Amino acid sequence: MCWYALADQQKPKVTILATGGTIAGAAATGTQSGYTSGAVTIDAMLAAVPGIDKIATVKGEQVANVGSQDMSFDILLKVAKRINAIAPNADVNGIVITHGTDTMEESAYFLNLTAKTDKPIVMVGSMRPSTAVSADGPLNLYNAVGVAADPKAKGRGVLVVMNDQIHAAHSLTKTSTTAVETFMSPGRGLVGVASYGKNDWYNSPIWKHTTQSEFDISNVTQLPRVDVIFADVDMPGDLIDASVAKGAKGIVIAGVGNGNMNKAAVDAASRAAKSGVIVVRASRVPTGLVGRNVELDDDKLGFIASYELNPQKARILLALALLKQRSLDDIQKLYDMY
Ligand SMILES: NC(=O)C[C@H](N)C(=O)O
Repeated sequence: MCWYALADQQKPKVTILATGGTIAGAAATGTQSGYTSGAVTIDAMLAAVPGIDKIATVKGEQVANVGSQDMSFDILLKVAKRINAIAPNADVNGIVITHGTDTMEESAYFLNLTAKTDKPIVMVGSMRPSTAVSADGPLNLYNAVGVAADPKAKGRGVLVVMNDQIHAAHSLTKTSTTAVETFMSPGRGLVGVASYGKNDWYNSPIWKHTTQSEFDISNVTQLPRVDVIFADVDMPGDLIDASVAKGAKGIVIAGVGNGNMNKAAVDAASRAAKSGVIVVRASRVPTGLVGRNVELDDDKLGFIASYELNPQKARILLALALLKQRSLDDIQKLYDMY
């Protein structure tokens, strides 16, 4: 199908929910590396993308305007609720969310578990601010709208479109602090590629998401506290004690290797587990999975293995899981399914 031949009434309708990020960032000149995130509105961003109105009828809503380092559960709950409110409307064929890249992966994963629609939901950001020479935001936004308008994007959960690539929320991770090709999906590969509004599809995510997800945030206003603690050489176990003392209901260890940690940390984590805090072992290593009972005896220690989820996504799943009472077995099963 040639997108450019679409008459107005045939054009897919895409709503953009804008939250900020570098894609909405601005600097005083086109060649400086310092800039302010979340400084440009969605209307100004759309005005910088020539031809976007040829592939879809696009409407923008400003939900927030923050750098994604300041993304919060408050804003994410607002975005998820807004998606769930507008997705059933006949004049919404797809939804795009503009977002900073720093925490894009966990926000994508959160929305993947809490949005209740089969319609395409596509997140997009940029690595260069809107004022930069060769800003990457306008083409990323064009491609994101092209994916959100594509019926083949339906039912694949939340997707992230950056640098011509289509990633699944479960698998993508940020790998470079500054490069435009920062996102990769190391374990599972790309869902597809996007090129000037046309897409090639390779894969569908195998994990439960959106309409099959059991997580319902319609009445949720706050998430339980879950902390991520980074494991390294000679780490002090009292970091874990401090997290418990501060009221964490769950702790994710960004473990060494296969989700491991030194004896001081294992002792503190098993104390935490005995007191009812849920301890999940993830890994600070970017590829491979954390298996159950491999180097540590999870059955005996009362720990959960994160399998393929990195620490930041393991935290999102645990925070949602802890919205209701569940057994350790049931929580472990969630890491298998989601
Ligand atoms: N490239 C970016 O978007 C980085 C920015 N700090 C953000 O996440 O909002």
